[in-house]
Amino acid sequence: MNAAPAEPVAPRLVVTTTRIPDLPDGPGALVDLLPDTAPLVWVRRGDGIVGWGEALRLETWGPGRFADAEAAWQEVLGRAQVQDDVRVPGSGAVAFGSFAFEDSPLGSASLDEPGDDLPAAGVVIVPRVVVGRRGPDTWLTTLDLLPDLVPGGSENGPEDSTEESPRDAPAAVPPADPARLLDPARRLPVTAPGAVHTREGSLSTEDWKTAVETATARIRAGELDKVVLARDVVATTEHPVDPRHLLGRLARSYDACWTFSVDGLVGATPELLVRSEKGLVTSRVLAGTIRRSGSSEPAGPAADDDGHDPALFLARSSKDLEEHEYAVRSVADALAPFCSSMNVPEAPFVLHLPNVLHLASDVTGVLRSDPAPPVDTHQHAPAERRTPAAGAPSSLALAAALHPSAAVCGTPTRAARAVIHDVEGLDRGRYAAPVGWFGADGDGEWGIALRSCEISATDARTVRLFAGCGIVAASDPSAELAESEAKLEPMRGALGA
Ligand SMILES: C=C(O[C@@H]1C=C(C(=O)O)C=C[C@H]1O)C(=O)O
Repeated sequence: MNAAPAEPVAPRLVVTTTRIPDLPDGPGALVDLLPDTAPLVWVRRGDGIVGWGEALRLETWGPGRFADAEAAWQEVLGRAQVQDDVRVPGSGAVAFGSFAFEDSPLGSASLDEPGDDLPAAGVVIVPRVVVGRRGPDTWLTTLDLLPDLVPGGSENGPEDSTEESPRDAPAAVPPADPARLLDPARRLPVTAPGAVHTREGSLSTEDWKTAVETATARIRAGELDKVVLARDVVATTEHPVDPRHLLGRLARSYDACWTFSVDGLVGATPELLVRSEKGLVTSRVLAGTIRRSGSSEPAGPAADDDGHDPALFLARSSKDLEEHEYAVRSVADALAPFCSSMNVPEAPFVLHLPNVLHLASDVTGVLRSDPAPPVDTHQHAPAERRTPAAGAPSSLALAAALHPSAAVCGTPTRAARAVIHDVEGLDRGRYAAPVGWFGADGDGEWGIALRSCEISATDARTVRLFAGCGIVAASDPSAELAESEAKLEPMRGALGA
């Protein structure tokens, strides 16, 4: 038998999680540890994970962006060597990810294949260092990439590679030194963006109101029930935007939201597309919004000038309840094939944020280990490219099945997509799409990238802010514009715009 020629193989990831006892606490504490301007963040109320450095970047394109990202991550994990002394969600091997809303952004015919100048539609980043907190547990993970050994050769391996089966040899990585990695002296100072100038984005506010009017006309004509229309605002800053400046402010002011940062996409979303943890799935569905009277007041029941309680108004608003029902249905229907049992609340609660109140429902379910094939019309990838680990689907596969929910697209999905395409005039990029993290077992959390901005990859002085609104038959364009302004407030406030 001829020996096969030595083929270079994928590098091996060596992951080590150790407990670190004296991590500072508080909503912004994890974010304050970030040393540079490419932070990876998923935090809420002081819990979560932050990461930095880039051990690996996996990019995907087109309709298969979720499945391909999952497959690439599985391949890395298949060769990873993991030592995890903490064993909670977020410890051990983790990767952060962010995906485009559309299979093909506006104006590009197809993004199925990577091209020279096509931006990736999915990115998964494996950081070099992760720091995490979950209640009393605090930890540090290092993720080191070793150039792997070529079977039968020593060229690419450690100097002393004389083993017969070098691929199985334990990798030698020096133990991490938390004191050195977390040393404040290693942190680049956080810089403020300076003066900020904002201008209208893809559509002027007048044109956007016209788009809302067109959408309501199409809804009243019976073409669809609900559509979510978004708009963008472009901010130009005096100094390059340091995401940490935004993240610290967001994490502290919007601590009920999930503050995130992945590859220039930064925000604090109140909407959790899916969390999957040990067989239990949760989705926080939002739809139906009222602006708070005076955004600087603390969260809690607020009364407007007439003495009305806006929370009560929202909870009884038939227009908002209708919007909400569509969103809950879409999530419940998308999760059902994966669950053996589900809890779908009959009535929403009111979520109080500093800028707005939302109707909210927490949908939960128990994952089946042998899910029925998902009825997922936008997954064009061959079945074998969907790679849920044995049995239950991963959190990312669930996010892919749920995206886009009626909270950010509409009902029915196809008709709503068509209206968005016809009238919105916006390339959503990664806004309103899944952003989050997953671990080695596929568990993880994926939010919907709302209340967010995208820092330009080519010029960090240019930032696009996004906000959208659910439109139903009873929607009024001016009221929707005011609602979108309220939804822009978190990012405007963080930027100082
Ligand atoms: C689309 C956004 O928000 C979504 C739309 C909502 C609504 O129309 O009431 C509420 C929450 C989100 O599901 C956004 O913030 O950009």
